[in-house]
Amino acid sequence: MSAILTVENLNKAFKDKQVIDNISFDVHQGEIMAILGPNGAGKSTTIRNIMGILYPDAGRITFSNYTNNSIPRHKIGYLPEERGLYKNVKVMDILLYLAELKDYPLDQAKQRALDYLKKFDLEGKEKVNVDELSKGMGQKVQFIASILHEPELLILDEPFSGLDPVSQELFKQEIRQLADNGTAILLSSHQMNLVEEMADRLFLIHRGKKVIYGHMDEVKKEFANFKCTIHGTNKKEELEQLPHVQRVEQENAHSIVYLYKDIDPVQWLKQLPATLDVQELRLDRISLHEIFIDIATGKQLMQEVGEAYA
Ligand SMILES: Nc1ncnc2c1ncn2[C@@H]1O[C@H](COP(=O)(O)OP(=O)(O)OP(=O)(O)O)[C@@H](O)[C@H]1O
Repeated sequence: MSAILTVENLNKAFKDKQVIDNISFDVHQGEIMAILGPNGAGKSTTIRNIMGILYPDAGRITFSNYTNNSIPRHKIGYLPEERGLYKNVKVMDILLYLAELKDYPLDQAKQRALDYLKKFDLEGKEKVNVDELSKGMGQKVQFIASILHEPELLILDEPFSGLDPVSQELFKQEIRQLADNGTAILLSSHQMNLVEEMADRLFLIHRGKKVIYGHMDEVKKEFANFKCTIHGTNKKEELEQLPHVQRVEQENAHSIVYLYKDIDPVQWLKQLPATLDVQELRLDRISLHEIFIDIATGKQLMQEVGEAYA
């Protein structure tokens, strides 16, 4: 699929603080590309540069055949991190006004607005003032506003924050369906577990730098090492001496032994010493969520990820 948005060597500093450090990625037609990272990693700053709200210090942002001097706004949908629509105005009026700004035909916009309001459990709310809506309802209306004009590229900055689980599911389904119908989607989030099932590719950013960039399946294969959870009274140092152990986390009689990549799990289990106190034992792969936490808290795994993607 062709790239709708290309970001090349983007750099941005605020005063002397480098907030975005030479990052490059693209977003293809029909895919969900997730930009993930802990709070303050630089996700919103990246998006604001793409949207022309901020200007890059260096780098290039290209939309299909356009240059960054002329952002094709009518082809882009944008849900900013800051929520809030004009207050004293009715739901349908604001939706139609925003569609009109994008040169979208009004009849079509009205029909699509009614369909989407129904889909998002807001049927009959079209004449309600925006400031009478709950926070979640307002977020749904803002999401509808971002997709009403059938954008080619949809940029969603933390779309799930503040939503209840049912609404999160609705958003997830709708976002997936839009991608399946050909929309290019750039989705920013710090909620790895939510994004893990839905993104096709991901860009993991930390302190403004690329940490991981690739297809979700490949990233999982590359980084989802094994960990062994043992319930029993064992000395941390003894567990650390076992072969292929990257690190050990221990709390009372509960130990998690993180293993290096490419171990044979059966062979590893066979060589465990008989002196080990095992009341319960489990071997499973670490999740992307854990990789994310490791990176955010600066644990050792960060080095491994950095080496693999250097
Ligand atoms: N206008 C600004 N002036 C100065 N520093 C800023 C400005 N905007 C952002 N920053 C800084 O840039 C860094 C990245 O912020 P950004 O909002 O892009 O992070 P984020 O990944 O979107 O985080 P979050 O998940 O918390 O929204 C932070 O250290 C932030 O303090």
